[in-house]
Amino acid sequence: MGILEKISEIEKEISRTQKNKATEYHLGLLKAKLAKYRSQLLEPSKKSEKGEGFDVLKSGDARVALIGFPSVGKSTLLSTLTKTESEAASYEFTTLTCIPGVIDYNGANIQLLDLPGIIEGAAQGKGRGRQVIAVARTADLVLMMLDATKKDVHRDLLEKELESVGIRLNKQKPNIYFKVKKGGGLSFNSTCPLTKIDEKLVQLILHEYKIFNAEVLFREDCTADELIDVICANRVYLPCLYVYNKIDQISIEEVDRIARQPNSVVVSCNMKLNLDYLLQVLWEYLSLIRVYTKKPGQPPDFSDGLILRKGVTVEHVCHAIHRTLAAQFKYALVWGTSTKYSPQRVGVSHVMADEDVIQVVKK
Ligand SMILES: Nc1nc2c(ncn2[C@@H]2O[C@H](COP(=O)(O)OP(=O)(O)OP(=O)(O)O)[C@@H](O)[C@H]2O)c(=O)[nH]1
Ligand SMILES: [K+]
Ligand SMILES: [Mg+2]
Repeated sequence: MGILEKISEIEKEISRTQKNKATEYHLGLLKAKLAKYRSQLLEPSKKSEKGEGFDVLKSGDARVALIGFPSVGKSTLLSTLTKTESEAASYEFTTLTCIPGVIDYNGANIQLLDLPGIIEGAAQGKGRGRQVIAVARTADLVLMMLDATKKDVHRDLLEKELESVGIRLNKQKPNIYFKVKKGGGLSFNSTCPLTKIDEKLVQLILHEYKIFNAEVLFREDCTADELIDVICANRVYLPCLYVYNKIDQISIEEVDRIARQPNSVVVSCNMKLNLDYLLQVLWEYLSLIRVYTKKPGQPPDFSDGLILRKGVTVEHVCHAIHRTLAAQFKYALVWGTSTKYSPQRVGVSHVMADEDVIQVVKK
């Protein structure tokens, strides 16, 4: 039996099996098997499957992958937001390779990747699904484009495709400490009550991966699926923005309903509607911030900000300015929303905010 057949057998068995206390272990085991076969399927196999036209170099401050069904308007968006032209047409699979463009926003270069449309079964290699998904894994954000005139199921279908290959959208990594050991059996602990899993099921799942000695510490009430994600260790956790295009074709009530869904933005690429707002949200979801530098006695240099990620400290800023600066650091003055007073004297561990101004004072 091939891997694909094995997978479909297990999927069938899972859907046949009633979910209750008595079948909990059986289901957990099936899920572990399923995850194992899926990762086998994804391992690079034949050279021909690598896919020409997908090896685009990463560049700029962040990378965004355009994922969606055929003809939702991905190429139209790329051609509208960047200087690059990507052919758009009314027939499906107009785009067959990865086409990079650059969005210039707030002084940052955001690499936007136009990709072929994907369909149900993409993860199993339908169309150019596998290559597209491989590119999505390398992105900082998935921009999932949907056709606002089509049914909501498209979003679920695409999510399932990405989910099945280990891409987790808008989810945090499960808070489970997991370490394989050389001996000593299973050491199992938790810092909170567990309602979805117990030691026996953890052990069963680990055995499925031929792991007999390990330290497992649950720091939150996780599910068997989340434990499997941690064991597999090859999952990627990406922010995802759902962009509903072609709102010029639907009623205002429908536009309003869609716009209220979580993580969603409505646009019309053809009519250039709401694209400014899309860029604003994109910036927010990429967690990018600008930090401006200032020399003593001079105004801040607003023409050339540093593009950094949310959560960066003064130390990161020093490294971004010059690699030797951190070693000469005495203190810094910061103006902006990250401080109580402006300016405020801060140390290397101070966390910066968007549009802060910093002046570094050397020893
Ligand atoms: N009504 C309307 N049509 C649009 C809009 N944006 C794009 N289209 C049309 O949708 C069709 C498909 O656009 P593409 O940009 O080729 O779509 P795609 O997602 O890149 O398609 P593939 O590369 O085949 O996957 C074209 O006929 C576009 O003119 C929009 O905002 N409103
Ligand atoms: K098209
Ligand atoms: Mg296209």
